[in-house]
Amino acid sequence: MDPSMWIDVTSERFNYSLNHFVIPRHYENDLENILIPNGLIMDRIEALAQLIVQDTDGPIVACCVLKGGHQFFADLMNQMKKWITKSRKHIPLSLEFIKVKSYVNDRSTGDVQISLTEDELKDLEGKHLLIVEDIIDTGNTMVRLLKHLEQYSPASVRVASLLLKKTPLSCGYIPDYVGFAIPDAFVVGYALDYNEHFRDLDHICVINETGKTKYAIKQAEEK
Ligand SMILES: O=P(O)(O)OC[C@H]1O[C@H](OP(=O)(O)OP(=O)(O)O)[C@H](O)[C@@H]1O
Ligand code: HPA
Repeated sequence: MDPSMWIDVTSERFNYSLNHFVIPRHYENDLENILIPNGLIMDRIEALAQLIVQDTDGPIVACCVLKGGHQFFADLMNQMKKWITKSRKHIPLSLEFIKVKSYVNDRSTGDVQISLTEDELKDLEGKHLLIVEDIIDTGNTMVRLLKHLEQYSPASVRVASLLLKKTPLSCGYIPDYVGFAIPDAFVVGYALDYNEHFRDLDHICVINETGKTKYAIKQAEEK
């Protein structure tokens, strides 16, 4: 996707005060600011769904990348169903779920664990895949996942990611569809987590140092 097509929230003005929106009490002290309020996420997903449907002419297997991608996947599928019906195109959607894990605290361990059975992977042969992911940060997870899926000869693969982080650690991978370009900060909410916390927060927020410390996992070399 061309950068002119996504919303860039890297500038200072995308920094909503926590007082201006509703935040669960249990996270009040753990967040720096709100980067993308839930309403804006939902409006952007509607536009992405319309674009994806415009670019599609037949059946798709939509693959949700768990866990972080589940909320975006659910909301994107709802919007895509709406736009498929409106467009009167023949686009049957089937759903697949892939679990991928590499982060501990705010860092990738570099060890990308992909959980898909051999039978599930064989089923992807000849299909048009839409991979749905919450965030491309370094890009390593997506590059690894795409390489893994390629071996099973899908007819085509497109990737939709809600967020694309602008970070010097990026491997340069750019997905086909992007919701927002975000600054180089660790974000949580809308199913994105920090050690499994904050998935139950509706807005996408920047975690603060208190939050990072409170929910940190001690790693082997730090013990
Ligand atoms: O571009 P990268 O630097 O590789 O990071 C992006 C990946 O990291 C997160 O997954 P995580 O390992 O935290 O698992 P989760 O989805 O279960 O939270 C996120 O959901 C992406 O899959
Ligand atoms: O900024 C992030 N937040 C949550 N999960 C992530 N996985 C990679 N980057 C991030």
